[in-house]
Amino acid sequence: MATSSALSVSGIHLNYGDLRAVDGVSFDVAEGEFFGILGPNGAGKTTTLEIAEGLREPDSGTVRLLGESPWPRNIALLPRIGVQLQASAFFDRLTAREQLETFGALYGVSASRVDEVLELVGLTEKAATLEAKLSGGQRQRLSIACALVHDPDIVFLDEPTAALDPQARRNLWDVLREVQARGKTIVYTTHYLDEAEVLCDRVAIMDHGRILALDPPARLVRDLDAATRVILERGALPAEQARALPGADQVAEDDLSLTISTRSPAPLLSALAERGTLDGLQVRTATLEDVFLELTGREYRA
Ligand SMILES: Nc1ncnc2c1ncn2[C@@H]1O[C@H](COP(=O)(O)OP(=O)(O)OP(=O)(O)O)[C@@H](O)[C@H]1O
Repeated sequence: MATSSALSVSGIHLNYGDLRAVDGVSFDVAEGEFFGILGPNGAGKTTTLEIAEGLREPDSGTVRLLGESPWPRNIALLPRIGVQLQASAFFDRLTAREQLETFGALYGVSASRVDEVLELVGLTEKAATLEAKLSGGQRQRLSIACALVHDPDIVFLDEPTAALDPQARRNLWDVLREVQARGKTIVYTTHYLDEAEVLCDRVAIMDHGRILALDPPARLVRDLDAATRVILERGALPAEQARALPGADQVAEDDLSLTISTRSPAPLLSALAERGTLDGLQVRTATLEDVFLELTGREYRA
């Protein structure tokens, strides 16, 4: 990853009346980085993104986007940035290819570039299909294609995977990874913790207008220093024997399973292996959900 900064956001605030939608947010995004802003509904993700893109003026704070100020509207930046808003707007009664050609014409994009972008987002087969007849996932891919058609250096995507079924979400992950592989910087918002964990180089966890933590997902989880949970089918082992195992810190039982929390999984797992109780065993390590719980004291509800 290159080290120069594609985006630098410093101390931004924005109030809607009495509501502090963005309350002192700062972060830098490196060139080529996949940067995620993660948080529940109303956390301030969209407002932060809109300020970074230059669509909204902050009450205070500064933004440098590709070395320039995006506000007041900076025409020189437009060919270098791609923006996908939460609600996509398309032209009426055009096919997928025609939508892209129309957006591309604003930037003098060639027909071969339109084909290339259709291919990149996996819509070559649907090029002649009316936008209104695309599935939800295909429409999302088309709106990402519109943000990419002029080959920008940095692309902003606001919840591109919201409201998609699991398969369509995963297909879109592949598209986003491919966009990054082509050297683009991606700044995107999501309320899916699992997704941020697999896609992002770094994530900023936002809540109530503030960034509570910012790091690579794996580091956020590791710094939590949370227990690993080893889950057995109920009846595989009596609870009192489980408590006596090496490394077993806590043991809990419900109707279906027996859960052993441990900070030293290796001796615990070998003791279980010696007893022949590995059938159906599951091991769960901490996730970003646990990080959110630790940071906010409440369960994550997207
Ligand atoms: N134009 C507006 N006028 C007044 N309040 C607003 C406006 N836009 C957003 N808000 C409020 O500001 C807060 C932050 O909103 P924002 O859309 O930035 O959050 P978000 O994290 O993107 O949420 P979501 O995941 O639902 O899109 C919310 O409480 C929202 O209700």
